[in-house]
Amino acid sequence: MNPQIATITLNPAIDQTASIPNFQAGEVNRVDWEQADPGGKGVNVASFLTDFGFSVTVSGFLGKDNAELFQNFFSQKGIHNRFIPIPGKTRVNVKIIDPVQNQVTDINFPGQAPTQSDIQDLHRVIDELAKECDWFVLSGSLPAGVDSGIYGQMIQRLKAQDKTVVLDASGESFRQAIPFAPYAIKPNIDELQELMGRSLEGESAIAQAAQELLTQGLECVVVSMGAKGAIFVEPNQALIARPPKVEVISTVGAGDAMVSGLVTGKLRGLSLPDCARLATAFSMGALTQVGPRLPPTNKIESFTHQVNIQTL
Ligand SMILES: Nc1ncnc2c1ncn2[C@@H]1O[C@H](COP(=O)(O)OP(=O)(O)OP(=O)(O)O)[C@@H](O)[C@H]1O
Ligand SMILES: O=P(O)(O)OC[C@@]1(O)O[C@H](CO)[C@@H](O)[C@@H]1O
Repeated sequence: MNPQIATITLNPAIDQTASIPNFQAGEVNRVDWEQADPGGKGVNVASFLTDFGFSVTVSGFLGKDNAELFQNFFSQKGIHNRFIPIPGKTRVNVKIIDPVQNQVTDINFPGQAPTQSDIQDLHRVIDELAKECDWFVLSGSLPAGVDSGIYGQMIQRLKAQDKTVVLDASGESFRQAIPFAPYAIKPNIDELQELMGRSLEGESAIAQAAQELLTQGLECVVVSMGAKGAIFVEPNQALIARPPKVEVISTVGAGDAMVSGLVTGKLRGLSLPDCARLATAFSMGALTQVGPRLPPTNKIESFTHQVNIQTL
């Protein structure tokens, strides 16, 4: 099958997970076990979609000095690698998982800066990918020195070629991209509050904020809220998808899994409630593992029946 989905990760990361029971900030902590995985939001999305049977191409910037972990991962999984190699190392983000206090602490580094010429190369690669891919997922933070307008520029270029763009970003680059109206966005609640410049208390305030964004031309807004679930809003409907209680191993990548499930649902032509079920089931799958891997497809399908959908 030809690739039809591309994910773009400008700032990938090696996720260095350390399991520290009863982690205490400001104290000496001993690591119980550790694991290193290729990560960064778009890499995770590509991996989840591949686990579900899609053919996916990845691009963005990858430091040459520690690219091996990514290269091995992509070739093992059959992910098409169109990352642009840049000098130096891809950042290593530290994820401290604490099975006693049931919390995850993220330490995310700024990332390796690409040059202007690397950025031009990336635009060229994306134009090439647009010849074979219909869906583009643009995800994650920008590395040092990259202009906050870059996501907006990419969306404009891709939409001019009739591509469907899903954006999962935060901060200034996210804010500047909204007027270019990507097809869908998936902020978490903190990212949405930052974007709207106000605090959003309660489900109807969140749905209302999402509706406001739709008036700018977006077609689907998904707001993830951790264990409380996620609110899915389209022009004529709004709903909340609540996950059942699950045993959480790591929350890292739960949002990326939700993006992957949403893309899958849309590509399958599912209704919004069924997309919400599938997106939540993908997240539940991601929560049960460390690293961007999904359990088998039949397990994901069975999770969909445990998701509670309520119209707002
Ligand atoms: N503790 C939890 N229990 C049950 N479901 C959860 C939990 N945490 C996350 N989820 C599910 O995963 C979805 C996405 O999680 P979350 O809101 O944490 O995304 P995020 O902040 O974008 O995460 P990340 O940036 O790490 O990918 C939630 O909407 C929910 O369905
Ligand atoms: O610093 P960013 O780009 O916002 O987020 C990076 C990151 O936390 O996102 C993924 C989980 O969503 C991890 O694989 C990765 O470390």
